[in-house]
Amino acid sequence: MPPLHPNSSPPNESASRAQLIQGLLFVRGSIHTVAKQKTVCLPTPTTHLQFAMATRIRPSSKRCAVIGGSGFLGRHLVEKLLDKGYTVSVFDIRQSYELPGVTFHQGDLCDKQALLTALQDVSLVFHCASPAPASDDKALFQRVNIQGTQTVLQACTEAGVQKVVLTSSASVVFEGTDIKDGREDLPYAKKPIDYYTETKIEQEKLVLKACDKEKGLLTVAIRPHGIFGPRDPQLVPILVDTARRGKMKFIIGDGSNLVDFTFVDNVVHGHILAAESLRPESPICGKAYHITNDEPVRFWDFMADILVGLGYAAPRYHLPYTLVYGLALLLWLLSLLLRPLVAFKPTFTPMRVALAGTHHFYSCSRAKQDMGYKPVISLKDGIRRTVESYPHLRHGA
Ligand SMILES: NC(=O)C1=CN([C@@H]2O[C@H](COP(=O)(O)OP(=O)(O)OC[C@H]3O[C@@H](n4cnc5c(N)ncnc54)[C@H](OP(=O)(O)O)[C@@H]3O)[C@@H](O)[C@H]2O)C=CC1
Ligand SMILES: CC(C)CCC[C@@H](C)[C@H]1CC[C@H]2C3=C(CC[C@]12C)[C@@]1(C)CCC(=O)C[C@@H]1CC3
Repeated sequence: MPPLHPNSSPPNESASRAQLIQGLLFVRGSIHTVAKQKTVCLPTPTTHLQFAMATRIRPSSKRCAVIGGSGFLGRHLVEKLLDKGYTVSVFDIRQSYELPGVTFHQGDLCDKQALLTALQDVSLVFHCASPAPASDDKALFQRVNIQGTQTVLQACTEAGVQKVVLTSSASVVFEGTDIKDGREDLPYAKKPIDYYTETKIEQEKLVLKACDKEKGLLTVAIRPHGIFGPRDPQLVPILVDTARRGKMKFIIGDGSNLVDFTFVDNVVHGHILAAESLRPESPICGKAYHITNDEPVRFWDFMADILVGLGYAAPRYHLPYTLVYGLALLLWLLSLLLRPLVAFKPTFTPMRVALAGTHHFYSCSRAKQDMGYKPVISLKDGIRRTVESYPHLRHGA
């Protein structure tokens, strides 16, 4: 439910606690309490009941910003935050929807002034903006994921933001070889497979390094893997497009490789748990956390479930992994060489082939232990909800 007074400036959590104590002590008259270097005037309660009511109708102390809030994950996160009584500022390069309780700020995250406007009176920032992984624009990835994240951190410091939750990616440790039950202490990929991964590594390092209890900025990174769900712009649409072009007949490798696909609600749950656990004394400060469905699945079974659910045939014929990977590499090089003359984007990029033909699943036991994480939606339910949400992508639609 959207908060009652979305535009008022709320006190922070400790100020709310102070209000409660003062209320219980029957303090009369106007109380002034300092919250985030601001003087907050409280109402004039006379009884416990009146005080309780007064505090209940006051705006929520949960005021946050979601950078990248127009995107797939960002919008799901915004919706959940609203449900939980947060007031949300969305900062994104585009505005894709309108919702009561959400203030939109359209801008580029490399623009500090624009960010500062969106971060006014915000104590918690979720940073989940990134160029699409399918892009091969190296300069864009460097500008947005590296320089842009530096700008976000500077703006957060200047605006007095206290907590930053970054959406990183489990791919930061993926080099194209098998990862089974990978933990967060795996080293970052030395030879990242693409520019997306390369810049997500730098981005995560920047955010975790910025965690500074003395300066009052706490940071944490969430590493989801293979997010899927309603409104996802890449996994299901790319899969269906490939199937419609008759190219989803083949299984790359023997088809036994296990991977993580994570339903978007679980990723959102992990983000909010992280934000709410992030306190100076918490073990999560400055650390990265895998957030998955905790149900590794065969890559090709998952693809088949989505395809069959939407009325397409499941892939059946096997192709050797090394052959397909070699071809994908060749095609990618060709696309680079021919770029000035013809623009073509191969469907089977080296990254996609690597993801389709290797094991890559991660342990989320650190998130379970440190923040009480547990997936809220099972893989089966996630797949059902996803399939139901794409009637327009059904075979024959
Ligand atoms: N989807 C997945 O499977 C996984 C995603 N992640 C991470 O999760 C996060 C969210 O991903 P997802 O929701 O899938 O991606 P989306 O592309 O749907 O969302 C990202 C949003 O950020 C916006 N954006 C891009 N550049 C800028 C910029 N310079 N300034 C402001 N906003 C910008 C995008 O706008 P526009 O669309 O116009 O570019 C988009 O609205 C990303 O950080 C991604 O790396 C991690 C693991 C897995
Ligand atoms: C053409 C087929 C071989 C594959 C079609 C499905 C793919 C588009 C998706 C399967 C695994 C997905 C995935 C990502 C994007 C979409 C897939 C490649 C990410 C690269 C998105 C960003 C990340 O941080 C990691 C993801 C891993 C899984």
